[in-house]
Amino acid sequence: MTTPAFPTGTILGYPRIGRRRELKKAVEAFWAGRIDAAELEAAAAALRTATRERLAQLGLGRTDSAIPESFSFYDQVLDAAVAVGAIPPRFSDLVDADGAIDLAGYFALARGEGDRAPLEMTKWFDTNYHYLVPEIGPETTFSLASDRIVRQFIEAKDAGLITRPVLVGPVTFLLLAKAATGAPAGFQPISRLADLLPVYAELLERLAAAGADWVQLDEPGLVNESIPVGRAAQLDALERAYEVLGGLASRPAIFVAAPYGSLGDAVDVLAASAVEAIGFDLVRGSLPIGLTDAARTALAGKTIVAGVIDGHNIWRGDLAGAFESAAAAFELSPSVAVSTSTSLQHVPHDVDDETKLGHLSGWLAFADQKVEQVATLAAGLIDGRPAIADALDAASVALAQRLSASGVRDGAVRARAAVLSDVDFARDDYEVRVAAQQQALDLPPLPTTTIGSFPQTGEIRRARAALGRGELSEADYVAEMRAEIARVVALQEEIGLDVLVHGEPERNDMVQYFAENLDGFDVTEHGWVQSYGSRCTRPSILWGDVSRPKPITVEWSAYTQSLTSKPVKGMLTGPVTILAWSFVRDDQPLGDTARQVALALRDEIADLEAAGIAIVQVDEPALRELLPLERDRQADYLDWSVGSFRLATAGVAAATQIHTHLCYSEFGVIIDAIRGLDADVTSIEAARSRMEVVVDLEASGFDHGIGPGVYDIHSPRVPSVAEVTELIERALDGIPERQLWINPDCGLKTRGYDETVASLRNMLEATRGVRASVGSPV
Ligand SMILES: Nc1nc2c(c(=O)[nH]1)N[C@@H](CNc1ccc(C(=O)N[C@@H](CCC(=O)N[C@@H](CCC(=O)N[C@@H](CCC(=O)O)C(=O)O)C(=O)O)C(=O)O)cc1)CN2
Ligand code: MET
Ligand SMILES: [Zn+2]
Repeated sequence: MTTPAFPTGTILGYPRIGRRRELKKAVEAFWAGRIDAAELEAAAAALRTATRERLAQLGLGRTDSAIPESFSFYDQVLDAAVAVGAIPPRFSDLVDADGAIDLAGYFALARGEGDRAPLEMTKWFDTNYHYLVPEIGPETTFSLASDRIVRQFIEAKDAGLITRPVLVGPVTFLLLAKAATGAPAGFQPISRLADLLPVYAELLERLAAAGADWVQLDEPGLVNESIPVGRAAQLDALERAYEVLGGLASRPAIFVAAPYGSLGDAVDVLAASAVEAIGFDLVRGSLPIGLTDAARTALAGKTIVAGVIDGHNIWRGDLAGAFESAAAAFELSPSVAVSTSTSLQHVPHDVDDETKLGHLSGWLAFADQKVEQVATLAAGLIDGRPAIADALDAASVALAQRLSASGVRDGAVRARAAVLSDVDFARDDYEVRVAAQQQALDLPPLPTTTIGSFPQTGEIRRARAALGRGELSEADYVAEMRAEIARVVALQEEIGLDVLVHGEPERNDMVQYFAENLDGFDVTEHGWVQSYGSRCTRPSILWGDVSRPKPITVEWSAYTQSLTSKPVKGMLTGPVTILAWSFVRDDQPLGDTARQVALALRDEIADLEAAGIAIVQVDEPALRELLPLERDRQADYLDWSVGSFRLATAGVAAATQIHTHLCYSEFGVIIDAIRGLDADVTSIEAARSRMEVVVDLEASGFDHGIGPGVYDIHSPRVPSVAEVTELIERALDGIPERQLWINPDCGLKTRGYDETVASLRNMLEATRGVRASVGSPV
């Protein structure tokens, strides 16, 4: 087989949600029954067509496989599961005679249906994207159940474009899967590789028959040291997988991409395989070092795809440096291409859609600008550096301007951060705090609370949109939000919760809201990025030193407390999460930036305390997400991340109770961090894994307050009293009663009111039952 040339410039993937969230709107309309499957398919096809045309126009070639075919209705891992027929048995009635599943069935896997729980959802590497976890057992049968990707390739071809289909690779698919319920202890999905490969083989053959020159198989699983499969087994799987796929008589040329880190010793395995191109993440990772002679020789016969344009961040950046990095790959092979470090699915579409960023615009590159950067660097690889010198110089000038712009360095902020000492990070001893808080709060055993947000209704969002358009006055907006808060307080009192919240109606997002109220940030109008499924966020841009011009949440919380005699929790987002879910300056260590945010929050907490708020929750759901994948970088991370939380919270009196909340965390991985936070009460996600965390908790000897979630808020299902009771009892098996709090898994903002009220009522009824049975006052 003669290998078709790899495009000199490409991207690993492109946002799928649409410039104006067209896909989100169509998918949600389908869920609501406002459009049917054919209409949804048509909307998706229109979006794909527009995307391909846009990418061609921005400089990717029309017929050289440079345009990736990376669309998904919900998630690329779910797509892979559905393509290979890995449908968990509880959904088997949704599968037709050919093993295929329709769109409604596809979404049922993602969102659950009736009593059937959805696939678990978890974080995708070190990003704020979430994927669905395939369930693989000894009995899973694999077959080519969906040829969607082939049809999409043909759809493009019919429009005159030869695109490059993108699939989650077979090794990563299995490494990211979990053992199906009922699988024997110790079963590892990767043990099913030999049965899975024929399906990938069939898919590759189908793509070749349809005319695909190249296929991209994403294997980021190989860069992740925290995957619970031994490295030798990972490498063995990699070798076998590409032996089989590489050896196919009829297939497209194979491009294996390894975003989110370094391939490490997997390079040798891929070098020895028949794959034609290997993609390196040269932003988070590096080119291979210490190669054997054999690997060096083998690599010289492949295309090295240099991922030099950052797929995580939105800075225009150092384009000249990126060009140097790409050119350095010529040391490995005469065939070098430039690409993005990861898919561009983590960045918004287009800076040119923004009208309010002022001088910031010139410092930024969203997906479309990154595609242009790739095209520029590719031209440089072909025609030589002088041909692109102007573009490289322009980027360098913009970068220099950014680093020296006013607001980037604020003397007062820096002076304050420079004089911190140990006392600023330490609270009173825990025992002293427990006594003072008991006296101040007088809570019952197994206190009940929620995580903060109540449903964000259409009315709330519409009011905020009207405020933004100037159709609603600030005063009317505040009055509407206060009315909502009063409703939420009355509801919680009626249900019987012990610690109340205001419900966060005034927040568009738990990070963006703070970014809008802090100096050093800017926010976008259209900079939407998919977080999971149809849910999106507009990550803020943290470009300068951070400070708090005035109190942010104090009036809202004080108003809420004025409505009730029960304690109201103040509600803040912690420094690590504010950083993790924003686009953050890259000109200083993250820890320095976190400290600035922490100091702003510290002032906010002091103001809340002075306003009579006795409990303050500081959410850190992203604590786990920023944890570096490489073990040797973890200690330093934990040091600054935990330190920033303590700096934010340690200023309060012993009687003020500090809560924190984490979700999407494998608890075992970050128990030391949680201990380090020294929060009086920590709520964590636990219901979806049916209180598995209790084992880790018990083993760890954790002795502060802890609220493992007793019901899953990610699905509209209402848990029964019996189910909640069982989870509370399970929690009590490992956690002493005096430590245990009762709360849902996470905030309620994505839920509707009906299911929320029913679920909370059941949570309270279950709690009362357990209190009675353990002999506590009801
Ligand atoms: N940043 C962030 N990351 C996170 C989370 C989080 O809460 N925030 N939670 C975890 C799970 N991820 C999530 C991400 C997004 C959402 C979410 O609910 N997103 C909303 C948008 C939230 C928002 O920004 N809302 C704005 C804008 C809402 C909007 O779409 N307005 C309409 C107009 C109003 C209408 O007609 O409905 C419009 O602009 O067109 C507001 O309320 O002001 C959505 O996709 O629908 C939930 C969870 C992990 N990562
Ligand atoms: C993703 S964690 C969410 C925490 C926030 N306080 C809420 O309840 O929505
Ligand atoms: Zn949460």
